[in-house]
Amino acid sequence: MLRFPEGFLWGCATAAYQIEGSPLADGAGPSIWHRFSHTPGNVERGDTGDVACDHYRRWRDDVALMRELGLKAYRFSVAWPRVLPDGRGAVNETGLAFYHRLVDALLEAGIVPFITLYHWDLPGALQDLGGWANRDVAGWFADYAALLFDRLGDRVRHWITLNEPWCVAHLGYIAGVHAPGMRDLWAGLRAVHHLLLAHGRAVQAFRASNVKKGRIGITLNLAPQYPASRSEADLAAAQRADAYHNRLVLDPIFSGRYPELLVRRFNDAWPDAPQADLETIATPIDFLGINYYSRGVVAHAPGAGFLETRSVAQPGPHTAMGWEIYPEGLFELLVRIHGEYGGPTLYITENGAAFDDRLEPSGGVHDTDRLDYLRRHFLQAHRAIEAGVRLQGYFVWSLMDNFEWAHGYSKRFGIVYVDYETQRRVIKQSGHWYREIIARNGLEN
Ligand SMILES: N#[N+]C[C@@H]1[C@@H](O)[C@H](O)[C@@H](O)[C@@H]2O[C@H]12
Repeated sequence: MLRFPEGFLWGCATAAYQIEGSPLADGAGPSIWHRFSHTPGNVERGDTGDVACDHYRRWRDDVALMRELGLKAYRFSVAWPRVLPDGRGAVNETGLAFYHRLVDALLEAGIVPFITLYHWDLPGALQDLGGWANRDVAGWFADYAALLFDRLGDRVRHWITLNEPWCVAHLGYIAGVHAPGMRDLWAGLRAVHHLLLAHGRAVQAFRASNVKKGRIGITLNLAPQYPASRSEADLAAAQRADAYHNRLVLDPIFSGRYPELLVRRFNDAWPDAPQADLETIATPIDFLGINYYSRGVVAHAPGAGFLETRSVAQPGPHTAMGWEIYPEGLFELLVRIHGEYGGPTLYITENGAAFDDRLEPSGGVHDTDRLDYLRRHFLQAHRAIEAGVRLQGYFVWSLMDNFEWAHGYSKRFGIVYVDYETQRRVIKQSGHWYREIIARNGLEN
């Protein structure tokens, strides 16, 4: 039996727009994902977050489900436009009351709440002012964060400023496949800088707040990048991919500077980054959240986009997202972060997989592929802890099947199955297995 450290926080993660539904209820304002999903052609099958998992109304039963699973912690996000419908200014007390109730219910169930301040649902009113491409957003975000620290900080000790700033900027402003659906490298690079600046401003607001014994961090999607061959060209391509996918956010947060390789490569498109900004971005944090799903394998591709790299498909196996299942990448990533970025306290804030789950006539969901995926990644996490990595918790993505962004409801990541017709929840085989892992705080190797 491989045991995890005493007090290891086993949990699940979700995000507001993906599970809550009722996006405009009780005075909430529209987010950029409400607008994006309601724009034809953006989301598979025209799916939207209008109902999702109806968590805004079913939250009490969902907390009971978390208690049944024996979760030690639960990571969720606050919908900024539910609390500040215009993104700034007047507070929507009814919207805020939803999160008060949820936090109280989690604490009553003995579940540690981890709040993500921003999980992609920017108030539409702020997008109308340029969104993350407008430098003023850093101040608006810091004010929003300060409001939540003040209102929920007496009961919530663990805070995450941003979820995956790289995805927000790259997918939303450069690739255009996520909200707000822009394809503008200049805006995208400024969005990266303003996201990180907003993170730093929020950390400073946290330090100035009255949150007692609180801890704050950020969640980054990180994927180790491997060369497709040992050729000099592919090795250099992997370095470029690592700089863009990983070091673009890691280096400013931990070292107060952007990778020189990128500054040179993007040349005139690179945003101004005054030293004062970089110092704010590097305001010390208490932990780093890592979202790990898979790795990248890249080759040199002359003239292919701004990185001149191409992804090289691997034999697999793969998840329903087409992502290679590569558990060793988690170990390699954790040990690298530990060694290169000062041995920070780490949480896996997301790890999980989509598979084509079926609700059997018997009423069960035998998702043995997801169970095996999780088991192999838990083993790598344990291996990293044995190697000295200060990993203190693991949040499975996700608690329940939910709105998978541009894929709509076609991809199921949950350890709990959601029948969207009836909103019935069914704990999958992986969920029953995870409950045992949590109870024993370990697994068989
Ligand atoms: N795709 N995918 C699954 C999962 C997504 O559902 C989360 O919202 C993101 O934080 C991260 O991308 C990971």
